[in-house]
Amino acid sequence: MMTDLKAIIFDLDGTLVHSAPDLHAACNVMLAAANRPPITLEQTISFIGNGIEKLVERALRVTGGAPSDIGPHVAEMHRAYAADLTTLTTLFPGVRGVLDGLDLPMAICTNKPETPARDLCDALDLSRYFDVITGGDTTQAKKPDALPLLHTATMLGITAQECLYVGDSVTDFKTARNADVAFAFYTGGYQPSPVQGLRPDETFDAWEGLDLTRFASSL
Ligand SMILES: O=C(O)COP(=O)(O)O
Ligand SMILES: [Mg+2]
Repeated sequence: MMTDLKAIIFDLDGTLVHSAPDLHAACNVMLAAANRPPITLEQTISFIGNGIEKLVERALRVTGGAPSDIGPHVAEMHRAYAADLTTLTTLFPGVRGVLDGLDLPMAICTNKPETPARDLCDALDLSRYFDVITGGDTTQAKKPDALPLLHTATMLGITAQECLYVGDSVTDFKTARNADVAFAFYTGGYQPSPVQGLRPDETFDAWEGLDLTRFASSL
């Protein structure tokens, strides 16, 4: 059965914004405070997508091991990231043109905590496009659980079958599948190489001139 596209929900990091350079800088402030060596931008990119706690845990693991209580390191990461949230962060080329051209309700569903997600969107003049912004701490679960995406759809007043989720990672793909939401895969983000068995409904590698509403046939 074909349903009408009523809204588009986007992932944030690696999909709309190239936020890894600021996450990388904050991560290295956190590591320095823990007397650990810095990690590279590429390592940071490979650690993004499952929330800030996972990023901290993975960074600690590769620099000497993650202690059982990473709470203080997560707190340091939050502090360092909040201090420089958008200094090095940019929109992927063409994103603003696509958002400007869409005449549909839009939302963000990210694993970044809600406060930095909102602050980042404010700082980059993105908030005005989105009716709903949910983060990794908005519901009881993080992506790839279906809950955050379904919650986002509910906040928009639509069903899972009426929206398209746009993301850059396997986590986003699994989230969409778990929530029974059509998925458009942006391959210019943080997923380093094609993943075997990943069959998104739609795939695109550049934002310029993209008409996401043509993906409505996947619904
Ligand atoms: O891992 C994070 O903190 C955020 O990543 P996401 O915006 O791609 O969900
Ligand atoms: Mg992402």
